[in-house]
Amino acid sequence: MHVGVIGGGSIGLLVAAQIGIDHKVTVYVRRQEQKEEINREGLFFLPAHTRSNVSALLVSEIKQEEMMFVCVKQYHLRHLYPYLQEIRCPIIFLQNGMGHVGYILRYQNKQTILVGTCEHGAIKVNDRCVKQTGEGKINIASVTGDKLSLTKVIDSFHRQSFPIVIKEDWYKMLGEKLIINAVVNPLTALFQVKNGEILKNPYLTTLAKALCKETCDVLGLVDKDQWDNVVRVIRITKENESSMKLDIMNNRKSEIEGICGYLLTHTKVDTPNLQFMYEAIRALEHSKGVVGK
Ligand SMILES: NC(=O)C1=CN([C@@H]2O[C@H](COP(=O)(O)OP(=O)(O)OC[C@H]3O[C@@H](n4cnc5c(N)ncnc54)[C@H](OP(=O)(O)O)[C@@H]3O)[C@@H](O)[C@H]2O)C=CC1
Ligand SMILES: CC(C)(CO)C(=O)C(=O)O
Repeated sequence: MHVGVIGGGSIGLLVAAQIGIDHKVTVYVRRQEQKEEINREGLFFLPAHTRSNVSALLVSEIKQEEMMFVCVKQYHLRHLYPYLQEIRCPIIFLQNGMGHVGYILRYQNKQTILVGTCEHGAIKVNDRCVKQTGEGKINIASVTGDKLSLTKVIDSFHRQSFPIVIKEDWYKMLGEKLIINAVVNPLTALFQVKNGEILKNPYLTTLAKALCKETCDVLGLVDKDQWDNVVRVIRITKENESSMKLDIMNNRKSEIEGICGYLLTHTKVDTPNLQFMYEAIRALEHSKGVVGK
């Protein structure tokens, strides 16, 4: 199958390397030098030390594919809408957060849209090399359009070493991941600790429980079930540096807007801990010269 992957960052390169084993993959990037490097050297995948023959094009050169993965951060998406509207194949959006779904439906109302959550950990080593840091799975659910695309995704891409799981309810699927990100990401970024520290330090555990409860209240999900899920994920990823911690550490814009920002604009109940975390991360970004929402 001809598969496109938009975004040559950690997750985009991971997906391209994995799917490139069996399919003809084109990675769509925004920098000429990344395009040239991938086309010249191929894509390296660690820790397996394998090389895939994926090709690269600029996103402005987008062509018709049979399936398109979108692996940019949520705040990158608005720059892509003009290109995405030209795409006729099913599009799979792999972003943390939830705010993007409203925008996608507004702009992509004629296409088959799937959304996914990624439980793998990955770090881009350089423009043509990615390291998988955690093995998980990708969950996918249908938002609009042809539901048969879900079966096509499983039949074409699911492998034991790269599992893909279909979920019935996209809102619940994204909501459950949003709770994990609203609890783990700001706390680890603010206190600059690994994920596991949240369960080791009783004061951080208290804050995490409060954030989990407030997020569940906003999303209408059951706090007890979701806290158990947060604890499960923290245990699995205890050695991880969360993506928000890394963003703050490396003076990059974080996804706080799409995580806590989204929750704060979708609530009528009091959420003082979420509000505090939102302001605290924005303050860190501000002090590092990161501007804009
Ligand atoms: N990394 C991880 O382990 C995990 C990530 N996620 C989620 O996956 C999503 C992607 O994250 P991640 O891969 O880590 O992010 P990265 O920052 O590593 O990658 C984003 C990529 O998007 C590219 N990009 C931005 N704008 C455009 C554009 N207009 N056209 C083409 N490419 C563009 C960037 O290009 P450039 O290099 O030129 O800036 C960059 O390579 C996020 O929502 C994240 O939360 C979820 C679970 C785990
Ligand atoms: C699950 C978690 C918290 C793993 O670190 C993550 O999604 C992230 O870091 O963004």
